Amino acid sequence: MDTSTPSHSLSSEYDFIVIGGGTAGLVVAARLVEDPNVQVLVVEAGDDHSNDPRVTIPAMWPSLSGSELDWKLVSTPQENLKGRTLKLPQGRALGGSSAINSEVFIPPSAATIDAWGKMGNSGWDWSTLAPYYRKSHTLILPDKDTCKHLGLDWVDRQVQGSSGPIQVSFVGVVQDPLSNAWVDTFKTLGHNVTRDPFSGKAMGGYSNPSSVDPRSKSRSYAVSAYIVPVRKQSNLHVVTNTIVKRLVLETTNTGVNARGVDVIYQGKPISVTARKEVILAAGVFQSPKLLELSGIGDPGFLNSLGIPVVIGNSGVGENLQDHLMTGISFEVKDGIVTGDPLLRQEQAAIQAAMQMYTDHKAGPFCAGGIGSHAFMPVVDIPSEDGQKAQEFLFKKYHPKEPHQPFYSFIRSLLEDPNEGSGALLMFLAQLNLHNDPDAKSYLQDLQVGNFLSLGALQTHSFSRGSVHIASADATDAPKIDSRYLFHPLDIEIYARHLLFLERLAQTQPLASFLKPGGRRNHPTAHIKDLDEAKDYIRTTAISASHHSGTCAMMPREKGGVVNERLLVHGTMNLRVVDASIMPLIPRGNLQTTVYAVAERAADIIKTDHHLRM
Ligand SMILES: Cc1cc2nc3c(=O)[nH]c(=O)nc-3n(C[C@H](O)[C@H](O)[C@H](O)COP(=O)(O)OP(=O)(O)OC[C@H]3O[C@@H](n4cnc5c(N)ncnc54)[C@H](O)[C@@H]3O)c2cc1C
Repeated sequence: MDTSTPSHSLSSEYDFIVIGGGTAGLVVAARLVEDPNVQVLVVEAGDDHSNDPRVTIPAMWPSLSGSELDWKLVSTPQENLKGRTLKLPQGRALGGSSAINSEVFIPPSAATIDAWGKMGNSGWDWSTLAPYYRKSHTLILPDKDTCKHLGLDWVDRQVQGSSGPIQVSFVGVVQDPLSNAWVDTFKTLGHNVTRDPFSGKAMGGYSNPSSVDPRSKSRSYAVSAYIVPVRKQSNLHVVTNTIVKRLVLETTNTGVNARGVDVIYQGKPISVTARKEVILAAGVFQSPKLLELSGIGDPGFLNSLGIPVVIGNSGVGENLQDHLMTGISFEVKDGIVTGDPLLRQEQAAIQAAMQMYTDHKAGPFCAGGIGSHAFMPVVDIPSEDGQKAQEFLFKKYHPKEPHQPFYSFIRSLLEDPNEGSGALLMFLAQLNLHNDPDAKSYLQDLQVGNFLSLGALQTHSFSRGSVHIASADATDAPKIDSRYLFHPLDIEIYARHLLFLERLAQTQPLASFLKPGGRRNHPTAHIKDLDEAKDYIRTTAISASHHSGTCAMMPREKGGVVNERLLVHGTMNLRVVDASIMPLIPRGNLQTTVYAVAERAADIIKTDHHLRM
């Protein structure tokens, strides 16, 4: 895509240059061009796939990881995952990761966002960010029968968005008994959802929404929601297949001035000037990469690569956080319909599903990834024995620096039974999470039969990883060491959530759908105790693709990279607005928070430049 300018060529100057036409970048660009007096350039490395059915059809997301829409980044071998190298998908397309994600639309807890403020970010807490969650989306409820089937009596219109660009709906249907069984099973366990998750205070199991437009039954994402409505405006110029190689920085008496960017445009290197600001939205791995390539980072490290230091800040690329994810696939009883034939790419199933989708906008292609979700504490923690066990673990594994600054926040979240440390989910097909580095995607090596998968994620880990450039060459992939499970408390907590999946599978009514003695996804997927749970996690867990934190919003002396106005410390006009600014990872999936932060970033920038709001 190349919008706006008749000549289709880049101008030499714009007011704002947004690096990365991904989730956050497109939100900020679309909001800035609401002021007709500013000229905005968005530079995106990937292509425009907004007419690609793999992007628009909600159920096709598994085919995108590992495709040309993915940067295909990998972790270093992970010591605590038996030396495995994990694939870390990131969208390389207009819309970024919002073009390839699995559309789950889940808010964080208020306590996590309040913790951002307590980490030194004045003006950031749940009360100030919550309006931006609402601003970014519109929730559309299904008909009465479907609402009843999915147990949607918790929906609170006051906390949900009603006029925002991202269209949000529930993908469960009355024909599918399992989504109803999920809700009822949590009721059996006394863990049904306590209130609307968008209140920031919910716990328990519920039917979660997805970023799927219920009218067109298509993915609602940064392109369709934010850019399509403004793409013809003459003050917006979006270029795709164009890579930013470096920021052009100038040191002045009052701080570092971001003058523009060096890009490769149509195969040629050129520089473009920003009259007001450069806005980094290249994502959690590439925003810190561009800072380091441009001389903002740890001085010793930059010197070792021959990069002149512009601003010394050893926090750049540190504080990497993610959610690990694993699960167990259980064979279902004969006659229960699941998505397995589609995942196995059986031609008859694909043709039938495609026909239902194109003719009636119905059937399995309408559903995104996950429609059944739960926020849970470690279930035995509220008991007296559980309390003792938790206290013992906290004493035994009290962390040493550098984890100390986050420890008390995370510990307080874990100790609060209204917060929890685990997210559980149900996926109506088998999941092949035993992904060796050569495996293509979730679609490889799937077995015959029909399954449902129960998954568990650890929401707040004590471990922190890092991402740094591998060389001064902008085309080299960064070196990503997620350091999963580096802190020993993490596996203790995560194993308890995984073990709970076995109990969930034995609880009615979910249990009645599973084949007694049925197959599972892996010979070791029968978890009887904590040791087996730990081993299974180390063997199978993969990234949930929720990376965050590598340009953290925090004071510089605490390891921060941007301040509370999202300006890179030491600069006057260089901001970061994407998932990398989150100092503490949200407990759920990330996209709601990326949209909310970007909406707020746009307001901050407009205020600072006196633009039309
Ligand atoms: C496979 C997958 C599944 C996910 N599932 C979910 C889910 O179901 N629910 C949920 O809430 N979250 C999910 N997420 C997470 C969520 O989508 C991301 O956290 C979020 O989209 C990140 O937004 P961002 O703006 O930080 O980065 P991105 O959206 O990734 O945007 C960064 C953009 O910058 C571009 N770029 C990078 N470097 C350069 C350069 N040098 N020059 C020009 N352009 C550049 C990239 O191509 C990309 O378009 C998933 C993520 C992935 C990858």
